[in-house]
Order: sequence, then structure tokens, then C-alpha cells
Amino acid sequence: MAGKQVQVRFCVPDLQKERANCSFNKEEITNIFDGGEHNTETRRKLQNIIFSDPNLQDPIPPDYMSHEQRYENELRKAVYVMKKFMTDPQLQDIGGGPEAIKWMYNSILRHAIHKDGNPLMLHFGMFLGAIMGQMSEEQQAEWLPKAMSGEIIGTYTQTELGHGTFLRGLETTATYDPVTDEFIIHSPTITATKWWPGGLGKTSSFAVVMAQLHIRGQNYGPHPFVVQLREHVTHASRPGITVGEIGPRLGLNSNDNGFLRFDNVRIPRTNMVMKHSKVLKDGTYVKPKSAKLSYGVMVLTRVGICYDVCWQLMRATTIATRYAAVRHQSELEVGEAEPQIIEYQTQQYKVLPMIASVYAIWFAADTLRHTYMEVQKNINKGSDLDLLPELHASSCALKALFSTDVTDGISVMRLGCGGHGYLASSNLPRIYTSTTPSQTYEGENTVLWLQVARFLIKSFREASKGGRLQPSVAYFKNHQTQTRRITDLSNSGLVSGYERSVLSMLEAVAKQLQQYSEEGMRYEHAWNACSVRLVNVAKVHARYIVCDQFVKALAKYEGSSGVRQIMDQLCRLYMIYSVTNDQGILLKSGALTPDQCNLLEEELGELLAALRPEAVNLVDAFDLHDEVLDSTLGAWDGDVYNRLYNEAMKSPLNKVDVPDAYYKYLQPLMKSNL
Ligand SMILES: CCCCCCCC/C=C\CCCCCCCCCCCCCC(=O)SCCNC(=O)CCNC(=O)[C@H](O)C(C)(C)COP(=O)(O)OP(=O)(O)OC[C@H]1O[C@@H](n2cnc3c(N)ncnc32)[C@H](O)[C@@H]1OP(=O)(O)O
Ligand SMILES: Cc1cc2nc3c(=O)[nH]c(=O)nc-3n(C[C@H](O)[C@H](O)[C@H](O)COP(=O)(O)OP(=O)(O)OC[C@H]3O[C@@H](n4cnc5c(N)ncnc54)[C@H](O)[C@@H]3O)c2cc1C
Repeated sequence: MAGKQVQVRFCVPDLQKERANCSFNKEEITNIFDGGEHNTETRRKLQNIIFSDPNLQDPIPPDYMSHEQRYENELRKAVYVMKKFMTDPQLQDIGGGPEAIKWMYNSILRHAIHKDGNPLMLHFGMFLGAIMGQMSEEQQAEWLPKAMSGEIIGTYTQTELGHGTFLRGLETTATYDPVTDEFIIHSPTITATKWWPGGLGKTSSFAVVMAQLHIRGQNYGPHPFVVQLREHVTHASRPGITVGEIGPRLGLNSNDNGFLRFDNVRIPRTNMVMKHSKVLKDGTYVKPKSAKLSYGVMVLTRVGICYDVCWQLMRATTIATRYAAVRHQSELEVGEAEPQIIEYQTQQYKVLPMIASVYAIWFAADTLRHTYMEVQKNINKGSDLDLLPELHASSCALKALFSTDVTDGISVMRLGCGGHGYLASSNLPRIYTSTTPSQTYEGENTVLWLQVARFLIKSFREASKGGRLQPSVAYFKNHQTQTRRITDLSNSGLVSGYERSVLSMLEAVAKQLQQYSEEGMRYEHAWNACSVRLVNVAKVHARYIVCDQFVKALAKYEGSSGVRQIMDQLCRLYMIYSVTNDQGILLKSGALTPDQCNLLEEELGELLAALRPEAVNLVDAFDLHDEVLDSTLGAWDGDVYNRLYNEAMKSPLNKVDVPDAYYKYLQPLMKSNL
């Protein structure tokens, strides 16, 4: 390789062996997840700059910091990165590239620098998202430069003590006063207290506040308003504002999630966020094209969460797979050397389907992102909003499916690392606690499934009338007259099996809804009485979308045959893993027979064996820097035992041989027993 320096990196012999024979071009896969070769190069340059900067190191492991120290340490790094990004010429040159770079940059910061939450996360995610997506052009001109420069820091405050899911039940009011041309923002009850928003407790000086819009005694429903919470320079909370932090959580404890109350706080009328709805000076309300457009920031964040959890799964699978290749335990044959635990089929069944899931999630998230962008383009052009229900249903479905799959997957990865997976230094506990809240925030998953079901039932009825169908349910048309049984077990056959099962489930639940209605039950109660079945069908439809898009993404893939082949195997594994997990459903709907299920289970075993030698190379291809993994078990070199030992040495309890607590408590007890 003339002119190119090949860097030789140390890794343990087990990993050397795994890496010696790779059947595909790893770099090509890395490029898929970065969105192209150029992006990979840029990400690596960014990583080199960020990870070699001493200002971004933690003075001690955050696990040994107090609550206040963690917050301060994270805020210090977040502000440093923000300034560095704006001023460092090196970063200016690299940054601002294609979208994918911003995504990767997000992931570097979110996963490597801000290990347990970032007080500026909501500023960059939802506050800026609200400015860019929900404000008129004049408003953007006023607010965007201030927010981008850090002159103001904001968050998104919607959830209240009393209501998170049911937005129409929010109690905070924004009452228009035409005399002063102002809104009065007020929390009338304790349950109206805003509760949860990230960065609200101590960091944000402004917030987008969702409040019920009242004009001349009429309630126009929840709308967003920008409210100043803290004074410039002193940062003291402003008159009429009570704000603070809500206390320790399961995870993400460096982010100051907060509470907020308003006592008749006046803001200018022009602080209403007015891209879609407006209030004129005389109090006239100008309706938006759709009342749901004010929920747009949530939709955007749901798309973001699909990618976010995918990165979390990449991290967890990398850690568990490398560990499975260096860990030796038990015997396959009596008296033989202990094998790598990845030789056990059950261990392969833990890691390989999760590696395949990373691809499945990525391709489906990408399609969702494109739908989002198309809808956004239409909104900006002022054209129709035909695709809005599709976007809402798909973003709810995929956010709910992926946040659940990934949370469960991370848990399996932790179990796959045995006891060491329970250690903080494996990083699996923190990856888990950073991921599991995604099942709750941005729409609690059960509630989102019910939104998907609502869309499915409507579409099912539309299909039976021969009406127009949105793209994700276009398949409803095909199956009105088809039998349920599939005859071929190819990928497209299995996708069709899912389609048929969804339709069979919908048919049954629609019948039950109808029957309850005929018996005199009100529709809402009939809906509630069928809601377990409704959630189930929504889940199967979501799985159908993901399988279908995995197959379609591969059909379009134009890379090398080696990568194509490995991705085909991963796609097949994902399909069979999904179908065998859902076999009760597919059998019940008549899409599959028991014999077909047996054939698929046999093929599953063969696929695990075929993919086993590629496992380490597959996770290497995610190209996650050791700083991003932050794990004793998952580092590139596989030097697990030295790393575990060295991390244990950092425990403050190990600073002295005998701790003070011994003299205070144990010694008196032990002496008295002498
Ligand atoms: C350019 C590239 C784009 C890429 C995108 C990337 C963006 C990156 C952005 C951010 C980066 C983030 C990176 C990820 C980081 C992850 C960390 C995140 C940090 C944590 C953030 C957490 C923040 C929060 O939690 S904020 C609070 C969120 N709260 C909720 O989600 C509340 C959930 N509740 C609801 O959504 C609703 O209340 C509801 C939908 C459950 C019910 O609403 P409703 O009562 O008003 O409605 P109905 O049930 O009566 O239905 C009426 C009708 O409306 C339709 N509908 C409802 N919602 C929508 C919608 N959003 N859009 C369109 N249509 C909607 C519904 O389907 C019904 O329709 P019908 O036709 O059937 O009548
Ligand atoms: C880490 C974290 C960060 C957050 N950040 C923010 C933020 O920045 N800004 C913000 O505004 N909010 C934020 N939230 C709040 C979050 O959006 C809400 O917690 C979430 O929307 C769920 O609402 P809830 O807590 O009221 O749950 P609830 O709605 O009370 O849910 C409780 C249970 O009731 C069930 N339930 C509720 N309604 C229905 C229904 N219609 N049908 C069937 N079952 C139902 C749910 O399924 C669930 O099992 C955050 C939350 C967390 C955990």
C-alpha cells in the first residue's frame, strides 16, 4: 500500500483471530451508517478533535460525582463544545456538512461526551426545533440568532404534573389581553405545574410553553408560546416564575429536568409561536391548516428518537459481541478447552439478531425521515397535508417499536455479559437507563400504539369502501380477496404473511367493535374494551413496516457483492427472528402452518452458524470509537480483564485500606463480640 501508513493496533488474540478473516468490506458498511465516504472521514476528524481535547475529559468518573458535580461537569462541557463549535476554525472547516454529519456529531456528543444527559439537549433538540419548525419567518429572524449564539438557552415545556399524554387536558393558560396586547401565562392549580422538561431546572432562561389559548372567554386549545424564565446576566428567576429541578431519576441525572409555575406572567402577543396559528392585535384568531401542526416538534423528535435508540443498540451490541468473543466459559466437549461464549448457539441468538436489528431500524428510520422532510416541504409550500396522518402514524409506530425493541435488546446484551454486564464500567447499565425513558417521553408507547390503531381502523374501513389509502397501508387493498395462507417462505412471502396477519387481526377487532356498538356501547367505551387487541395489531403492523423496508432497502443497494451478501443474511435473520417471535400470531391468522414454522426455526439455526464468524467484524463495521463505547467489556482491544481491574481501582473506597466507616461502625460491633 504505497504512501499509506497502516496502523497496527493491539488487540487480544481472540479478537485478532476474529478479525483475520472478514468476508466483506467493513468500511463500506461504516459508510452506510455515516451516509457516505466523505461523512465517515469528517466524523473521524471530528472525533479526533473532540476526544483529544483535555477540556472535554471528566476529572473523575461521573459515577463517583455528587448530583451537583455531575450537573456542573456536564454543563461545563456542553458550553465548551458550543463555543468551540462556533469559534474553532478547525471545526468550522469540517462542520456544517451534509445532514448525516450533524447526526453523527449528535451521536458523538450524546454518547461519548455527555454520558448521562446534557443540560443543553432540549435547547438544541426541541427549543431550536420549535423555532425552526413552528415560528414565522419574522419570529425566526428574531429568535434563531439568539438561540444559536447561546445568548438565550431554551427548553420545551409541555408536560404538567397532572397531564403528560392528554394534551387537551393541559391546564396552563395563555389569556389574551387586547388592552395591553399581551398574553397572561398562568398556572391555576398545583397540577398545572410544568414537570419534566430537560434543562428547565437551572439551565434555561427561556422556554417554549404549551398553554391553552383563551381569547374573550373562548378556549382555542393548546398552543406554543415563548416565555422568558430568568433574567439576562443574573439568571435570577423572573417575577411570577417559580422554577427548579425535580430530583434524581432512574438515569440521565446530569440533565436538570425541571418544574415551572406561572403566576399571571405577561408576555408580548408576538411571543406566541405563529407559523401555523395566529392571534391578531384585535384578538382575532387565525386558524392553522390543521390543528395538529402545533404538535410538529413532537413528530420531529419522534423521528430523532428512532436514530437515537439505533445508536444505543449499536453501542450495546458492540460491547456484548466483543465480550462474547473474548470470554471463555464452561465446556462444549468434556475435557476440551473452554470455548469463547459466542460458540454457544444461545449466545449467538442473543447478539446476532440485535446486530441485524440495527440495520432494520436504520433503514426504516431513514424512510421515516424522508417522509418527514416531504411533509415539511409541503407545509412550507402551503400545499396539501395529505401525508400528515401517514407521518403521524408511522412516527408513532416506529418510535414505539424501536424504543421498546432497543430497551429490551440492551437488557439482553447486559445479560449476555453475565455479572460483568451489571458493572457500571461495562457501560451497559447507563446505556439501558438512557434508553428506557424513550418508551415514555415524546408520547408514552401504549398511547402511541393506540394512535396507530386509530389510523389502522380508519384505513381498514376506507379500504372496504374502496377509498384512498396512505402508503404504509396500501397493502390493505391487495388482500381483501386473498386467502390468508402464504405458500413461499422467501422474505417477500414473510412480509406478505405479516400483511395478512394484520388484516386478519383488524377484521376480528373491527367485528368486535361493531358488535359492542350494536349492543349499545358508546364507541369510546367499545374502543377501550378492545384496546389490548388494538395495541397488538398496531405492533404487528409496525413490524411489517420494518421488515418491508429492510427488504426494499436491500433491493436498491448498489454496493459490493460481499456487503450485499452479508446484508442479505442479516435481513433474512431479522425476518426469521421476527416471524418466529410472532409465530403465535402468524399461526393464529392462518398465514403460516406449524410445518412452515419448523422450517423457519431450522433455517434460523443455520443462519446463526453462518453469521457467527462475521459477528465481531460486523460490530467493528459500526466503527464506534472506544470513547463512544466507554466500556471495559467492549473496547476495541478486548483487554477486558485488565480494564475491569483498573476501573475497580478508581473506586474512592480503595483510596485507603481501612475506611473511616470501619472505625465508626464495624470496629465497635466487632470489639463487642470479642
Ligand atoms: C430534517 C431531518 C429531520 C430529521 C429529524 C431529526 C430531528 C432531530 C430532533 C431532535 C433530535 C433529537 C435526537 C434524539 C434525542 C433523544 C432525546 C430526547 C430528549 C427527551 C425529549 C422528551 C421531550 C418530551 O417528552 S416533550 C412532551 C411529549 N409529549 C407527548 O408526546 C404527549 C403525547 N400525546 C400526544 O401526542 C397527543 O395528545 C395524542 C396524540 C396522544 C392525542 O392528542 P389529541 O387528544 O389532541 O388527539 P386525538 O386522539 O383526539 O386525535 C385527533 C386527531 O389528531 C391526529 N393527531 C394527533 N397527533 C397528531 C400529530 N402529531 N400529527 C398529526 N395528526 C395528529 C390523530 O391521529 C387524530 O386524527 P383522526 O383523523 O383520527 O381524528
Ligand atoms: C426522561 C424524561 C424526559 C422528559 N422530557 C420532557 C420534556 O423535555 N418536555 C416535556 O414537556 N415533557 C417531558 N417528559 C414528559 C413525558 O413526555 C411524559 O412523561 C410522557 O408524555 C407521558 O406522560 P405522563 O407522564 O403523563 O404519563 P401518563 O399519561 O399518566 O401515563 C401513565 C399510564 O397511563 C396510560 N395511559 C394514559 N393515557 C392513556 C390512554 N388514553 N389510553 C390508554 N392508556 C393510557 C399510559 O399508557 C401509562 O401506562 C419527559 C419524561 C421523561 C421520563
